Amino acid sequence: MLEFREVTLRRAGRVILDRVNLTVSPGEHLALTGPSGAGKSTLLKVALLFEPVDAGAVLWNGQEVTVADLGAHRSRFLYIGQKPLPFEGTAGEYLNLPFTFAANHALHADQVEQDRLMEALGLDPALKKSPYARLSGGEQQRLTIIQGLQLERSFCLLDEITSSLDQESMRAVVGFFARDKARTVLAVTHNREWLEFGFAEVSLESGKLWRRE
Ligand SMILES: Nc1ncnc2c1ncn2[C@@H]1O[C@H](COP(=O)(O)OP(=O)(O)OP(=O)(O)O)[C@@H](O)[C@H]1O
Repeated sequence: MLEFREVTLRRAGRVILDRVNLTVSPGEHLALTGPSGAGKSTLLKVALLFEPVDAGAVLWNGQEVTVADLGAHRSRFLYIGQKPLPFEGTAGEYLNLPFTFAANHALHADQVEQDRLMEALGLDPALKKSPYARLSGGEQQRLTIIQGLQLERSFCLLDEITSSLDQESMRAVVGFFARDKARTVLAVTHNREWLEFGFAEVSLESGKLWRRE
């Protein structure tokens, strides 16, 4: 269980987060909405302790997360941003990339699972042979989502991951996460589709966080 407790964050003389309280329980699906510049992405960075806070704390299962817990804490989360990084190689090599990192040495790529995820997100598995750089922004974005999903981290922090997708692809992605009851999801979005798929709305405005029931 992730908790933001009385989190206050000021930057450049402005209060971005003003005594924000939020608890995200296992299996919950939350859409974090709010105007541009409200601090939504910043809140995700705070969850991972990439942004230091001026007051308050981030807790995991009731315990404050400290710098000493950083590695273990960050390994609980799958973070996906809205812009895939450049990559030279095929789409298949891009999907296998995380398994080349020492941190994931205990994990192995499962080609059958990769194909299943590609089909679920509206991608033809034959795309794996294509050079990644030649794919569309929307295809690269969905491959980035699949790349992360393979790591089997159960808490997803998603930052506007559907912003470059057309309606059909976006519905495939949102529907996938909505059906996935094993994962906990906190998704920053400007897109009301997440709410239509059953995500509960938490909204950030003028530093204050509201949970809409
Ligand atoms: N390190 C920093 N120094 C100065 N200002 C910062 C810093 N980090 C964030 N900000 C400011 O905090 C505000 C919140 O930014 P953030 O990216 O979290 O907003 P957002 O709600 O995710 O916006 P969008 O919907 O446009 O992506 C912005 O005005 C940003 O410029």
